[in-house]
Amino acid sequence: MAALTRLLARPRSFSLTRTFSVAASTTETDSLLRFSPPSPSPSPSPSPSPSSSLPRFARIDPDDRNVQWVFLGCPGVGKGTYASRLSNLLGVPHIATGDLVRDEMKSSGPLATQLTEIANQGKLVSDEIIIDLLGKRLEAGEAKGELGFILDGFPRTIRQAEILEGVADIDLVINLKLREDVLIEKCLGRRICSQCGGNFNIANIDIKGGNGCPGIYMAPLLPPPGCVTKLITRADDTEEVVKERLRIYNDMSQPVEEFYRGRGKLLEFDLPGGIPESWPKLLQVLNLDDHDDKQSAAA
Ligand SMILES: Nc1ncnc2c1ncn2[C@@H]1O[C@H](COP(=O)(O)OP(=O)(O)O)[C@@H](O)[C@H]1O
Repeated sequence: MAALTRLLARPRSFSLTRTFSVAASTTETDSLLRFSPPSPSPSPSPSPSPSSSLPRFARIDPDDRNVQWVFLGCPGVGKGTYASRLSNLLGVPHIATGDLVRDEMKSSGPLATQLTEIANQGKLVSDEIIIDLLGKRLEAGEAKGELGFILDGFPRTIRQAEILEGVADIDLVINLKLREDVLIEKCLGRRICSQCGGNFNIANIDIKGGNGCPGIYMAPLLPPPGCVTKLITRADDTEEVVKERLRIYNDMSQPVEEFYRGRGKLLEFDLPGGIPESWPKLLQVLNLDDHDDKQSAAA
């Protein structure tokens, strides 16, 4: 477990100050980004003592490392899309606990049936199981020399957040936001290519503004011809299950936003539209540059 420990315990080498000072001086992005200053008296909870089934984490002396970021946001908001783009840009792994759960569901392991039942109802897997899956993934990564991470879908409960806080210096928590009707449409439009694993979305969202509310346009992300006949829908992307996932998010995961807000780590980002509108704005508020993206746009 020392390997996991070392990965989790490295210092905050990424310049959080720079990020936020840029965001604060960028008027154009003010409406998109709301950096939540720490509450006047953050009340750090005592670290919970994880049950014996949880990996034993401990802090060790800091060392150089890459970013340790977390993506929060409701189902369908696009955590996977933006976490994956940032992971390519920053050279750190994108670790989505939903993917870890789905991998386990596909395996013939002892948890497969139980996890399938839980996830297909839109419920959360127990903290013990998810931390065990994440611990194994981080250990495997560290053995390969990974030096940071972008977590997507973790933490989702206060207990998970407290356990993570007890073992890692999370630099930044990006909270992606979208209105609920759009979230539901986006979840229902999600498709995956059963052959290449590519993620697509057939929803064409075009909501006109009015009554003081801005409109929003999100073009569909259509698959290439080779994937069209191989598209599948996630079993938990039905309207009933999506609504249950949103309800659970509001109950269990929204308090996690408050947890990080109180620690001054939360960066609120209201998505202004689809990827072409949102990605450059996100880079701007993070003070990052995507040369490849610029080159392909100019081509
Ligand atoms: N941190 C977590 N804690 C508990 N359950 C999780 C966690 N991450 C993923 N899961 C399980 O995996 C399912 C799929 O996760 P994910 O792909 O992140 O879904 P979503 O699209 O709702 O964000 C969840 O509904 C839940 O059952």
